[in-house]
Amino acid sequence: MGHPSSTRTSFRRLPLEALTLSFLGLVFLSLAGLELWQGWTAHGVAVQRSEEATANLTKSLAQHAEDALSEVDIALIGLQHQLELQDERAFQRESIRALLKKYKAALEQVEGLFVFDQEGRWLATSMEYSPWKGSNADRDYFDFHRRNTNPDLHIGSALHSRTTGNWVIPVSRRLYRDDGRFAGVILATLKMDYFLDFYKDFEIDESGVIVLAIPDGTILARRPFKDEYLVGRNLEKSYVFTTSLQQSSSGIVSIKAVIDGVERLYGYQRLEKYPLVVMAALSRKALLAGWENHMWRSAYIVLALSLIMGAFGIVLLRQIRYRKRIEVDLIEARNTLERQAMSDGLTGLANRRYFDMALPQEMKRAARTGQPLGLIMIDIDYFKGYNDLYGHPAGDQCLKAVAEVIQSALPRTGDVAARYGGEEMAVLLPGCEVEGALVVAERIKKALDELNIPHGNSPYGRVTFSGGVHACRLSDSGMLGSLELVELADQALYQAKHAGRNQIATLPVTA
Ligand SMILES: Nc1nc2c(ncn2[C@@H]2O[C@H](COP(=O)(O)OP(=O)(O)OP(=O)(O)O)[C@@H](O)[C@H]2O)c(=O)[nH]1
Repeated sequence: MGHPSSTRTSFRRLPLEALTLSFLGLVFLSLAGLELWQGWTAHGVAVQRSEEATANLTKSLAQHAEDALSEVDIALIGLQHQLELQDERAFQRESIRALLKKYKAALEQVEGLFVFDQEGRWLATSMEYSPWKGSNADRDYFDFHRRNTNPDLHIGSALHSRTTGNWVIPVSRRLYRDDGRFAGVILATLKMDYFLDFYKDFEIDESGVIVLAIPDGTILARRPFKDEYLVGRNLEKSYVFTTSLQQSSSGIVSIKAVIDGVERLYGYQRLEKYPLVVMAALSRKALLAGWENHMWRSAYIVLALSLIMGAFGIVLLRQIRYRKRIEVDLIEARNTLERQAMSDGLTGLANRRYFDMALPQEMKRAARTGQPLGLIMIDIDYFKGYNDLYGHPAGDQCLKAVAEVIQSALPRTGDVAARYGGEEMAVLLPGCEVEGALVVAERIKKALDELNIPHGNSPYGRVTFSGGVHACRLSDSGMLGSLELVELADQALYQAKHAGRNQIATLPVTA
């Protein structure tokens, strides 16, 4: 008696755990993948925005420097013209001085305006006090103009003003005599604070840098500012000066600074009209800080989601395992119940219910396969007498012993032994002709004889049985009904009883 449905169920459950794990893994991978993809895209956008911000800042710095220089240059050109018109011997000091003062008052970026003769002596100044009696011939800008006939505006290195002590940027032009010889210098000193104040207004990070320099790399102004940046510090070896500015007059490049070793995004621009370079450098770290914060935030969210999912997954897997265990228990219980419902409580053989179900199934199978189906009906002889003599419990034991004998005489798995009712048993033998069924019946009889269970109320002195054997085939049955098969086997059994019991009978073969 088999229950084929019980093994199939375990296969159905296995993939559920694997599926759950795969699903959770997939969700986790999707989240992580999405996060990476989003991070990568956002990084690209952040870099692009940083570059745009740096480029805009650089443009604005360049415009500011150019405007500041342009205004001063216009004043210097006007002065230069005025001075060159004047006779050297009739130098109108007061009128020039008044002019210098007017220019200074009009130009916020100017600290002072000066006129020097060919020896560097002060001829006029916008300052309130009388001209200094010394000479400025030692200044680099003076030396430059004395040596060079170049008429362009000259921008010199930042220096401490002799009059105010402040840091200033000297901007000068050469004065010419009629014959073109050197006549002196007009100088405007630009307040470094004018630039530093402007640079202060930009919202850049702590390690961000703004630089105003001349093309040889000399720094004129820098944010953040320290005196030492202007003394002995030169950017000539920095990548922007050695390479970038050689390739284009403006652009963006990401490099490590010479001065402090911090990696920055550099926007640089050489001014069109004046020998000046502006640079705005924003640290990469600060530029990408927003992106980085965003990434950390979403990484935490993904991590939290993954943890929640992991916890949920563990609970889910536990539930699945728990339910699986319950189902296995239920299946086992059901199988036991099924077995109990289908087996006889006393003998352990299949019961009548099972037999009634199995018989038509076997009949159908026999009809389908063309195989014969044998049936043995077994009835213990004088069993009432046995009960009367030995008692009912002993009768039960006797029934159990007979059942064991029957069961052990059936080595084929397809054979079904059932308690048909009371002391009557039935044995279904799929694939068995009458001859084969007779052999089996005789084997059972022999085994019971050998067991030799005493029976005082039987003429044979031991427990015996009578057997009726019949078999059917589709060909000869012409589709015999299951009841008819039992009936025919029963008739044979009746004959055996009638003929004196303790024997096996078959019905005579009808042509
Ligand atoms: N101990 C016990 N006896 C049972 C059981 N089922 C049926 N019987 C008895 O089996 C006996 C059957 O008696 P009968 O039908 O007269 O048949 P018999 O005495 O075997 O006589 P024959 O079959 O003609 O040889 C009855 O006394 C039933 O009570 C059972 O489960 N246990």
